[in-house]
Amino acid sequence: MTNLLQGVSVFLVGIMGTGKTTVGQILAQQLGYRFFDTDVLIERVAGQTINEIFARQGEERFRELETQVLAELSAYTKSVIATGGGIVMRPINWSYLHHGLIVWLDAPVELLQKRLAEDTTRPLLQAADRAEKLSSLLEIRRPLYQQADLQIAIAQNQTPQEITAKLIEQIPTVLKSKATPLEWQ
Ligand SMILES: Nc1ncnc2c1ncn2[C@@H]1O[C@H](COP(=O)(O)OP(=O)(O)OP(=O)(O)O)[C@@H](O)[C@H]1O
Ligand SMILES: O=C(O)C1=C[C@@H](O)[C@@H](O)[C@H](O)C1
Ligand SMILES: [Mg+2]
Repeated sequence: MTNLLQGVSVFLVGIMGTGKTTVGQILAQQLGYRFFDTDVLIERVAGQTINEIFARQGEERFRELETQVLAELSAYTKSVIATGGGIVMRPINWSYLHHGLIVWLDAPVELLQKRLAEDTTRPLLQAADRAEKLSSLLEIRRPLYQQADLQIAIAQNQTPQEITAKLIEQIPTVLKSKATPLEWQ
């Protein structure tokens, strides 16, 4: 599979809680790729949690850091990169995402809501009605996620291993519909 991808990186996109971080780690292991998570790197660069960055410097500063981290990662090959849910919002980020294969993990709001019911680490979810917030974010972002190279629909009770297997199974088909990996760069 690594051969098939010819070292091209995989970027996982999707709304909060779809499992980009969880699936990304397994995928990287199976491809023999390195794993990176933009949210983790942003916290490291800033020396603050995402909640702290949002509270002290605002969302715009977080988005600047996100673009900076993504720009650096886009130069890497043989990597799986779990991105933050809002990375698709800045047009400049797409020029970096297109350095690799972009995979959208698409899960229904009811599932996300269940998974993130107790979460305190995602500032955009500290709203009174989480389901409503997730639905409105998804409505705005869906047309952007749809620009990914591959959509993986996630159903209730699918394990991260099953989702990873489904994703890997789809790679040959999506590669056939693309130009050669060199042309993606
Ligand atoms: N297939 C799955 N089955 C059950 N629980 C899952 C699955 N995938 C992820 N989870 C759980 O859902 C929560 C959110 O997953 P994860 O952090 O991987 O999402 P994410 O897409 O990276 O979110 P974010 O965009 O906020 O970084 C975690 O608690 C994780 O353990
Ligand atoms: O959906 C979003 O905008 C976010 C998702 C998380 O991954 C983090 O990047 C942050 O909490 C913002
Ligand atoms: Mg994540």
